[in-house]
Amino acid sequence: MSYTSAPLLISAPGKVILFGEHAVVHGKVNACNHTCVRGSRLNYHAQSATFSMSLSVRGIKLQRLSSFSIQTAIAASLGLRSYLFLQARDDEIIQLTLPDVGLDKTWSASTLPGPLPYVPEDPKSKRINGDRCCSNISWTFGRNPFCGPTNSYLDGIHPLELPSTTKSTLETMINLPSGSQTAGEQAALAFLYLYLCLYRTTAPAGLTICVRSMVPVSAGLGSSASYSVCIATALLIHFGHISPSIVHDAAEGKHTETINTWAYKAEQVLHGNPSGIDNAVSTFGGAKLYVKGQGFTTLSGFSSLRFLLTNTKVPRSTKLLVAGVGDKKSSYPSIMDPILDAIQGVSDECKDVFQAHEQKLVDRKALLEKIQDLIDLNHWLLGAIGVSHPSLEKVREVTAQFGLRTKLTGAGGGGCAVTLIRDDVDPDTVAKAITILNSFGFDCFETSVGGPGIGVTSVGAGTSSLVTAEGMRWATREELEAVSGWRFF
Ligand SMILES: Nc1ncnc2c1ncn2[C@@H]1O[C@H](COP(=O)(O)OP(=O)(O)OP(=O)(O)O)[C@@H](O)[C@H]1O
Ligand SMILES: C[C@@](O)(CCO)CC(=O)[O-]
Repeated sequence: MSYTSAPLLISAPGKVILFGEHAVVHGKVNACNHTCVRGSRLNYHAQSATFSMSLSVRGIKLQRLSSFSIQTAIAASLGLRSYLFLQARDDEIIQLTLPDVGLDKTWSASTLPGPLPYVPEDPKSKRINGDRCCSNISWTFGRNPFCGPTNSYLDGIHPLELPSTTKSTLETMINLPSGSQTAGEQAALAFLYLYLCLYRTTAPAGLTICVRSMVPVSAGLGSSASYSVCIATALLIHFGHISPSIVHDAAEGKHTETINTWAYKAEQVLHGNPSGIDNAVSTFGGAKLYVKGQGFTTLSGFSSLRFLLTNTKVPRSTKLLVAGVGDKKSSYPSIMDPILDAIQGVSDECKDVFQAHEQKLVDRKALLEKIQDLIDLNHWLLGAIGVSHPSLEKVREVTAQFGLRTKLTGAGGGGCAVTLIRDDVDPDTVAKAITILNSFGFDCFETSVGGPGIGVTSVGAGTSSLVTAEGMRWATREELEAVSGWRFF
């Protein structure tokens, strides 16, 4: 039986990070926030946004145990989206077409390694070593227990820690030369990983998927997250973990958490060590304050801001940039930690000024002036941790000539910069800045933020050119953006 007899279109937005990128990856939330060792005391230092714990026995202070820093990022969904076409097949062919990253592959489901096995809730079996996890379970493709979203195998285990046999089979299937994966190969690996996790015999093994993205790839605008959210949603629906009735049924909105969890797994394949902010914003939409491991809260007011986004088109890899910052943090903690804490200071100031504005303690002009200052401060701090690039400094220089403030957004190292357009900036000024930025080969677009997250619609009249995967491959941006009938969660 097919859970998706009619083709579906799924879409998810990119994101723009205003403050806190990179720092958010390294934030730690105190797991024993409220339940500390008996006789211990937990203090929160608002100034430094750190927690420290001291242990007293009979009134004598013994020891400061640890310090935990919270790192908040502030981000919002973008108007640009990725779009996925999904159709179940009668045969066992898995067809994955990803025109934006030059990948067009088919596999026979019967050549895949078995689905990732269910591992019982035994802490000893929750080893990071995947081989150990599977050692005493025999399984064959199509006859395993269901590996559902609550599968303990997946909790706390990084997807790249797959059983070595599974991993090498997947790598052979995608023709992965070790160490040098192309964008398409990475995307295929993330897809096959989710396929193996979500596979269920009650749905057809075969499917056709084509993903198109209006989010520039590898530019800091969350293309990988919007791709991950789309493939997670498609496979959850295809294998019946989520009913395709979400196309019509508002009650199915509860599935966004599940989608977000699986999108994060795909992001881990693509990024190594993501904070989870990109997939959260792409899944849920809107404007968010996000703390790794804690989730997010809504930041009202952010969506009313206007931005100019400039894509320097300098290629870079989020995975490498995040790993580079991690290495520096390990080598020079006494230098890096204060910088990351200062970035938290920027996010705190941003949150406070929005709150003050909401309570009418600060007018809009003062709000925007403060945001401008914070943009400069955050960019300098990101420069200090080594993720700026001459192209990004050029964007700052050009926009500064017009009194505008700019910072890098996302992972940096090239990619995109975000410029705040204050209410008093006239369109002519923006147009002049864009002309100069274009002369350096940069792409610019004005955008609003904070729109909806994941959306699903069935393919039918009104989307005629997209009824096939082939149609999807060639659909224009206008055609994709004109698709109607979306149900957003
Ligand atoms: N439309 C797409 N089709 C297939 N794969 C995609 C698509 N968009 C992104 N990807 C995958 O995501 C990777 C890009 O991720 P990367 O994190 O470098 O950039 P980003 O997500 O655009 O930027 P950032 O993480 O800084 O916001 C690509 O190499 C590819 O594997
Ligand atoms: C650089 C980073 O902070 C943002 C990438 O869009 C990485 C992450 O949070 O996963």
